[in-house]
Amino acid sequence: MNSNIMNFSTASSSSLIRVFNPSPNNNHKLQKARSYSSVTITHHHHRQLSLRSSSRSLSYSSTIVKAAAAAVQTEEPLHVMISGAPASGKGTQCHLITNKYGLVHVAAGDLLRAEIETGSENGKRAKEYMEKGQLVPDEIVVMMVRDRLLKPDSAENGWLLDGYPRSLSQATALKELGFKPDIFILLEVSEDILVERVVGRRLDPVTGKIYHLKYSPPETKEIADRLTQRFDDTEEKACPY
Ligand SMILES: Nc1ncnc2c1ncn2[C@@H]1O[C@H](COP(=O)(O)OP(=O)(O)O)[C@@H](O)[C@H]1O
Repeated sequence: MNSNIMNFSTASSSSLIRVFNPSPNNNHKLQKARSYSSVTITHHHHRQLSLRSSSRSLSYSSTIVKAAAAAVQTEEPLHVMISGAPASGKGTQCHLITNKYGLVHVAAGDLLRAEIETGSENGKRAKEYMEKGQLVPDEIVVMMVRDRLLKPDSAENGWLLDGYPRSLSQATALKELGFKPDIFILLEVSEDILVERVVGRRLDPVTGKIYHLKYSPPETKEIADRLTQRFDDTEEKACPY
């Protein structure tokens, strides 16, 4: 496994890492039950490496981090894009990757919500689309993301861009503005697992901790009794089409 990654590290240009059913480091039950034990790294020259884990206990998080480290062995700040369906584990992976590499987490949805808070014209327009669950037009989103990536913290430390691009035109626009990721991470989780994760997910409103009724149950009855479900954690959200 490591030797495959090291071979791959000799390639210097950008890469796509597809991770199947990523699981948080500490969720062994979920991992054992769900892992496909497969990570595919696709180099952009169409050279493809399939990394298979012999050990089921291998953590996908560390796989991503190792692959990222190996793919970009340079002193330059790391630029990463990540994409994944709701409940694909994106939040967990973003947290691990930004902590490990000191990257600035730039989430398009967060930028838009912050813009709405300012009460600006762009924010008002964006809100109309977001309330309908539609993509906000490129002329608002592209410049917002560009401005954020140009800020000193992300320019100096590198960035993890989350929720962008969501269309070919967004990808092209950012590329034309001179922003190119070193790595694009795509978290792929099968539909039945997404549905199971979303439907069993619960929130502790007191601590903010997320539980899963089957895979990560609450520690005490007191916590169990106060758990709530997010209004949009439904089967439709996991698989809208
Ligand atoms: N890259 C983007 N382009 C256009 N609209 C976006 C983009 N990212 C987020 N949005 C808008 O913000 C909303 C919330 O996005 P986000 O916070 O990523 O949550 P979700 O995962 O529920 O889509 C989206 O439904 C969409 O309206």
